[in-house]
Order: sequence, then C-alpha cells, then structure tokens
Amino acid sequence: MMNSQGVAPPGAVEARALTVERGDRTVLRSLDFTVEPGRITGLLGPSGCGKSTLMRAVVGTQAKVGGTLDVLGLPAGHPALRPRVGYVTQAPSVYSDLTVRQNLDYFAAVLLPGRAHRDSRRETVTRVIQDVDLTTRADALAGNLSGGQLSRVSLAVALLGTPELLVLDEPTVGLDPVLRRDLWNLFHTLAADRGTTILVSSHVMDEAERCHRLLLMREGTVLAADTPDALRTRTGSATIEEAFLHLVDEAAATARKEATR
Ligand SMILES: Nc1ncnc2c1ncn2[C@@H]1O[C@H](COP(=O)(O)OP(=O)(O)OP(=O)(O)O)[C@@H](O)[C@H]1O
Repeated sequence: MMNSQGVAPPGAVEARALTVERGDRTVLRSLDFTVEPGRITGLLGPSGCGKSTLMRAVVGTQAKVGGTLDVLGLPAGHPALRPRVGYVTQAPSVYSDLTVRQNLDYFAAVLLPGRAHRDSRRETVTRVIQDVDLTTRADALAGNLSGGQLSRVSLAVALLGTPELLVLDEPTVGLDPVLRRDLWNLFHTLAADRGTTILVSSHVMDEAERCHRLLLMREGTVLAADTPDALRTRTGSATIEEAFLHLVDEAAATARKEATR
C-alpha cells in the first residue's frame, strides 16, 4: 500500500530474520514479514506452528528473540510501547471475584490513576463494556461468566488504553457463531473508525476470509503473506484452506529439491 507521496508507509510491525528459541528448539526460523497499519492481519496455521510465540515476541514478552522486530517504529518490548499495544492472551486474565465493571475499573485505575481522571475512567469503562457487548453482564462476577464472556472481558481490558496495535491470540475460540460474527464486526469497526492495527491468530481457516491480509504459518516459518484474494488466485484455490494445503505441498517439494541437490 502506498501513501500520497507514492512511498510505502512503515509497517506497524516489521520483522527481518526473526528467530525465536524456546527450550532447546528453534521455534521461529528467520521470519520476514510486515504488518500493515490500520488493517486486520490474520495469523493462521496449525496448532504448534508458532503463532503464540510470534505474538509474544511482538508484545515483548518472549525471551531469546533474534533478528530485527520493530513495533510502531520501536524495538519490540520498548517501554514506550506499553500504552500503545494491547495484548489479549488465550487464557483470560481477569479477577474472578470481581464483577466485570470492577475488573475494568481496577485496570483503568492502573492505566490512568488519580481522582482527576475519575470521570474519564468511568466513561472509558462504559465504552469498552459496550464495545464487547457485555452491558447486561456488567455487574456479574467474572467467576460466573461463560468462557466466551470471560475472553470478552479480557478484550475490554485491552481496549481501555485505546491501543494503536491490538494483538489477539485466538480470541474467538469457544464462541458461538453469532458472538464470533459480532467480535469480527468489532475488529472491523476498530480498524476502520479508530485506525487500530489488529494482529489476530486463529487456526480456523474460515476466519481468514474476514481479514484484510494473512500470514500463513507452518512449523515456525511464514509460508505466505498476502490478501485472501491474492492467495487464492496465486494458488488457483477456491478456499484459503485449499490455498494453505497447496502452499504446504509447494514448500515440501522445494525442500525435497534442495535436499537432492
Ligand atoms: N515453554 C516452552 N518451551 C519449549 N517449547 C515450547 C514452549 N512453549 C511452546 N513451545 C513449543 O513452541 C512451538 C510453538 O508453540 P506456540 O504456542 O507458539 O504455537 P501455536 O501456533 O500458538 O499453537 P496453538 O494454536 O496450539 O496455540 C510448539 O512446538 C511448542 O511445543
């Protein structure tokens, strides 16, 4: 994508030769990719391919990261990125003995402390509860919520700071089709209206169609990075699942050729 000067703007995330070691294994192998700002990028691939590890590296919580990884123009994990990046892990990170609103009040007070900000905190908390469609459950104890509702509370916490980059690790796991659709609509609203960049992982290939761009991963490598349309066209496939399988076969054939050289 070019700006009005015909120059490609810097990516929200830029990875060059990104490598991650976990234990005695290389889990991510020399990845090069760019996440475009203000767009929804889907990180797709089978279980264990390295999606969570990549997200942890982007938000700066992963050890043994090699190569270059820049986030919003700064090295991943830079302290100045803390209020600019929201991260929702697979495990909900809320207090089960507090209500939805009390959880959000607490995290809002951490982000924006002091009596002077009381009114704006209250407004923000009400906004994020509406964003994730939990207004009718605002006074319910988190411990009494369903798994899908709990993960939406975690998402609401991440939205408190109005992050420029939102990193979401499988946010739709366990949600029914209606909630999944509503959550994807919210992601599109955040990208379109607030210019939020969203990096969202999934191992459900049908969610690929909802993304502007995709990073298809397998065994610690990026097989392809492009729009869903371009990936289908390039591989002559009807679906992203078919395109993924085509790319896996192509990569295996290339590896075999190199091995016999
Ligand atoms: N603490 C750890 N020590 C060593 N290896 C690990 C550790 N955590 C994960 N791994 C390995 O790193 C690889 C990538 O794991 P990761 O959790 O990033 O995959 P994923 O694509 O997010 O999987 P899923 O979709 O199941 O969440 C896997 O092979 C996993 O076994």
